[in-house]
Amino acid sequence: MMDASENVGVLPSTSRLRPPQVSFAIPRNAAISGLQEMNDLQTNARATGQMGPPLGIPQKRALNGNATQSEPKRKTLSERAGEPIQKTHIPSFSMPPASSRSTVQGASITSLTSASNIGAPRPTSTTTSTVPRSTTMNNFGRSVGPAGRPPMTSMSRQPNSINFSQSVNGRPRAMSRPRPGTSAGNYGPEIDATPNHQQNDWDVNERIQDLDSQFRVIKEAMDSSISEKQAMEKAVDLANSRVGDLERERDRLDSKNVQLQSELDTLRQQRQSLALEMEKEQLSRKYELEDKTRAHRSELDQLRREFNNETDRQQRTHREALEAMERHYRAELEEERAARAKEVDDLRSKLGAEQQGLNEALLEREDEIQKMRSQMEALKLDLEREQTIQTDFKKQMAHMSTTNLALEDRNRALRAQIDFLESDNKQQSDAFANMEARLQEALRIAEEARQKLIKEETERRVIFNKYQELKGNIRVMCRVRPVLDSSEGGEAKIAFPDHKTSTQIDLTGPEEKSSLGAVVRRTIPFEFDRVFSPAVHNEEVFGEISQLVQSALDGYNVCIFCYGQTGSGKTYTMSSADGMIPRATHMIYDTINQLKNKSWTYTMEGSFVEVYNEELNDLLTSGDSKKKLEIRHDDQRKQTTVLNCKRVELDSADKVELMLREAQNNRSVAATKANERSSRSHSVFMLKLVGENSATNERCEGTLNLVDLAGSERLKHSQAEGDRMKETQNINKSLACLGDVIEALGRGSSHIPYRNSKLTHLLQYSLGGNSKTLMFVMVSPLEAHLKETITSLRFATKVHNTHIGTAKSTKKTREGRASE
Ligand SMILES: Nc1ncnc2c1ncn2[C@@H]1O[C@H](COP(=O)(O)OP(=O)(O)OP(=O)(O)O)[C@@H](O)[C@H]1O
Repeated sequence: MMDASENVGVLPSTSRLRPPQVSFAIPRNAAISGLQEMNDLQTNARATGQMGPPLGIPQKRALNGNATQSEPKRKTLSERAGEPIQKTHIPSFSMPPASSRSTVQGASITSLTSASNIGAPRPTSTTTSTVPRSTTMNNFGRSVGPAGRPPMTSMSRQPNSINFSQSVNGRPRAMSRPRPGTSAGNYGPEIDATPNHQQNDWDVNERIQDLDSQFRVIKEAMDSSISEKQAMEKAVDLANSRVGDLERERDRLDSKNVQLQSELDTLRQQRQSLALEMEKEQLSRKYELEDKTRAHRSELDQLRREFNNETDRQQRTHREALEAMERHYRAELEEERAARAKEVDDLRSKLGAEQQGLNEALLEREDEIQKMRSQMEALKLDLEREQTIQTDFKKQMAHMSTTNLALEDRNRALRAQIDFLESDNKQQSDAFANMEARLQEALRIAEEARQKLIKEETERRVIFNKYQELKGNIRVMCRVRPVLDSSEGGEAKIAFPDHKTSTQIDLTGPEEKSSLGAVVRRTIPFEFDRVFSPAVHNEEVFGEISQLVQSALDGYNVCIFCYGQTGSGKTYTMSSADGMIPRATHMIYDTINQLKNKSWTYTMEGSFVEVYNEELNDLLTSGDSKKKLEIRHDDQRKQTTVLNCKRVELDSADKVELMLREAQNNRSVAATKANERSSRSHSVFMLKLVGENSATNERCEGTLNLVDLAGSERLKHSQAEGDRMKETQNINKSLACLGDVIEALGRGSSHIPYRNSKLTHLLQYSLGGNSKTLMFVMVSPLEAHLKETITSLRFATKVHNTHIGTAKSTKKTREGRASE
């Protein structure tokens, strides 16, 4: 099939479709023969290692060429006719096996040709149809005679392979060419020319037999060729119809192609027109944009010019105004300078005088201090002496009560004696008078002892107060809480170097860069009246403040407040179960009971308020029954009252606990509305103590204020908003005001800004003047809180350095005289 297509390739073709098996440009017969020949020729060619000739080359030459190349040259019959006959060498035709016949047809025909080609080789080929039958018959008749054998067909002549091929192929032949003599024709004279007639007859018969057999073979070959031809014709028909189909398909596709081409052209045109339109649009936009840019630029230039003009104008005006002002102020300055110079001179002279006065005052003060020191020493001695007197007195009292008992016994004995003496009147009345006198003496001594005791108590109070004053009316103590849990973070470096007096705390500050660029941590020392390390319990802390509680009982206003950042332990110190509030009240109960012996009776009232957002809230009233609280000051009594605030009479220790619990509950309710209320409000526990002495008619009124301040860190760190912002501002304000008040008190300023915040306004009579103040600065032990701790300690140091004037007791006689 490949060979066929190759052959077809040389033929003109208009279609690009896969060519059919047979080229249709070739006439049908030629195609069949072409296919047949190709098979044969190529089989031969492959056998000899050569390609077959191209289709246009005459078949004969190719076949002859093949024959001459592939087979040894044989002698023709005419050549062999001259040779002596050897029976065994008579060439015999043998049929190729049926299976190979069709494939090696060319070869068999060639061999047939060579076998039957007895006469001289004939130059041309003729078909049986072109050979006149009469000629053939004549030749045969001449050589064999009509009766010797069946009438010969044209095929009885020795056909050569070319003849056969050509007849089968149907290739154009030289039909008009004069037909040369047939081999039979040629053969006849040769037979006739043979001298040995008998032998010739035999040869002829043999040849005839040969020819017959050859004829049969050829016929068979012809038949098979014809049937093959018919099959090929059918194949050709099929191929033709397929070609028709394909051509129709091609036509359809061509027309479709044309249609698509035209559509493509249309689309191309549309695209071109669109591109043109777009270009036009772009150009118009560009022109528009350029116009606008130009307009904008000119507008901008105009504005710039106007602006420059305006700026110049303004500058001129300002310059003029400035110059005028400068002139004016210079004149004023000159005047002011002259006035000030005069003032300075005056002040200098005044200052000289004042300085002299101050120096004198300083000397006086020093003398005073010296005197006070000696007084203190004397007082200390007095106190010790008084204490020994008190002990002696107690001993005396005990002695006297035993004496009293003895006297009562004696009295009873004397009564018995009286009864006895009544019988002996004179003797008896003397003894009675004696006994009466002794009894009166004993009673007098007892009264004297009681009076002395009361006097002793009054003196103790005075001495105690003086002692407190000497210690200072504002005291600052520092307390460091322990680390609660390792999850709290790293511990700051805090040292307590002063083991004897426990008044110093050393803090290792944060990392800093020294002037040389090295990173260092400085140790910052702080000193206070007392420093409590984390190991110290509430009991020991209370030991330090119990004297102040005593002062409250003695009629002084006392204020103890806790200052420090959130979580530093303020609430723990103040209001925990064993904090300062419960301890103070318990101590007060104990003391009141003891004072009963000395004719003192006390009433104790407690109230608990909260300062939140510059508003006072009663922590002992819950829900809707709350009324607006108002602060009232009694300047005479130096006492503060909060109107509409619940006051609880604390006549038993249980009541204090109940009160604290109630306050905590009310604070928690508020905390649900805004978290951690305790950190953002100041709580003030106020305990009013009123004592009366039935023996001396003395009355004292003191207040103990225990204050838990809001977290101090809010002074700085806050990014709060809304309600929180307000809250933060108020905390900041009130803590700053507290600092201002303490500072003003320390300076001895005539105006103390108590009213600047609700907290200082409420504590007016417990800060400065008639008061004793103790500030606890609470410290967190954590490294994370180091900066805040330093800030708190610095604030506390400032307060510690403040000297507040001497406190005064509000003790008065019933008539209202102050007993200063
Ligand atoms: N000395 C201490 N010993 C043991 N635990 C303490 C001590 N001081 C404080 N704490 C604990 O530390 C925690 C924080 O203390 P506290 O609530 O008293 O701080 P605060 O400064 O009062 O806080 P707030 O800002 O809420 O007022 C609490 O759990 C408390 O029990």
